[in-house]
Amino acid sequence: MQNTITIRRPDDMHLHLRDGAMLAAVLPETTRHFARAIIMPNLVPPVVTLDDARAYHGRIMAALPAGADFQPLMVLYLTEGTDPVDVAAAKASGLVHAVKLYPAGATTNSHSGVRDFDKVMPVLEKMAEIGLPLCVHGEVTDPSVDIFDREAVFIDTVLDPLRRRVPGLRVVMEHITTSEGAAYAMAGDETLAATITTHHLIINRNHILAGGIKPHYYCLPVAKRESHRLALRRAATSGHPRIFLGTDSAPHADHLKEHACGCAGCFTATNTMPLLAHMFEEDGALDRLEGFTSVHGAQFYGLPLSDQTLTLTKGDAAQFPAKILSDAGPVTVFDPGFPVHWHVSN
Ligand SMILES: NC(=O)N[C@@H](CC(=O)O)C(=O)O
Repeated sequence: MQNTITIRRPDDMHLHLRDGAMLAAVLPETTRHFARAIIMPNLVPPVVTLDDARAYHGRIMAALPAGADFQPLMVLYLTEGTDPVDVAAAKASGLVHAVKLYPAGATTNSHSGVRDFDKVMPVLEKMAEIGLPLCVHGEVTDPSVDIFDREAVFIDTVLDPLRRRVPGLRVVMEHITTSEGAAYAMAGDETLAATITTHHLIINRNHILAGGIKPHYYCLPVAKRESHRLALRRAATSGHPRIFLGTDSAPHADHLKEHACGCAGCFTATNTMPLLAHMFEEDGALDRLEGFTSVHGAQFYGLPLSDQTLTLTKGDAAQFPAKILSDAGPVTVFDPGFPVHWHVSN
């Protein structure tokens, strides 16, 4: 039995760091284990322009814990007013690595997102030309579509037509949650990739709804039925070169989660790596963990692989903090609901 594994230092290709007090509290949870992260731009107001990204990058660098070696990979938030010239300058700056598409109304702070795709065609065409990836929140927002069907409907009615309309556009399907999402991503060509979160590999919709509502398991896209979770597990452990980790670690203060209209998001930065080692071991795929966490994402984004390492060892049951404290309030750390014996040892 394998009790230790050393992998290249991982990258988190979908991370919410927020700003201000929350940024200061959650950033060390990521920099402890990860070399780089794709930083989601859904702040209030959102990170829309290169200037916004530069300013946010500066705030992240200023909040880094002493001695941390961490590179934030900045992302622009696509609006109907986004300027293709600014997007090209953003790519040329070396600071910005993607543009994020939020269908307006799909999730936390998405109201500035896209309603009319015709308006963003010039930006998408420019991105295809310069090779800048589009990260996609893949859910339709039509209230008549059942929330559990919104990802599958998005693939058929928005994503696939969009990819045909803008050939060559590099697309990352963010936080896929369905067997349809996994199948579409895995059948795609080299322009298509997908991220999978830690929590969607662990929970299904029963975890949220059976035996009382568990707000800390509520996130978007919402976890689906068990067959979908198993499809995601197979995709993550398959070794597919364009399926990689994006934790979507999304901190919200507890009082906003435990609320009559609770915020969507699971906070997994703290324990993602031990949880992934647990799952990959369970699925007989420890040898594929490094690809998922540290290789495939970097390759898709055209980044050098990290030359640092992370070692995980198996031992006594790990004790994760139940909460991270911040001046914006406590944030509950994702509870997998089972004992985890893997620890990050360096
Ligand atoms: N995943 C979530 O449930 N929430 C994210 C937004 C997102 O990625 O959908 C957030 O910013 O809180």
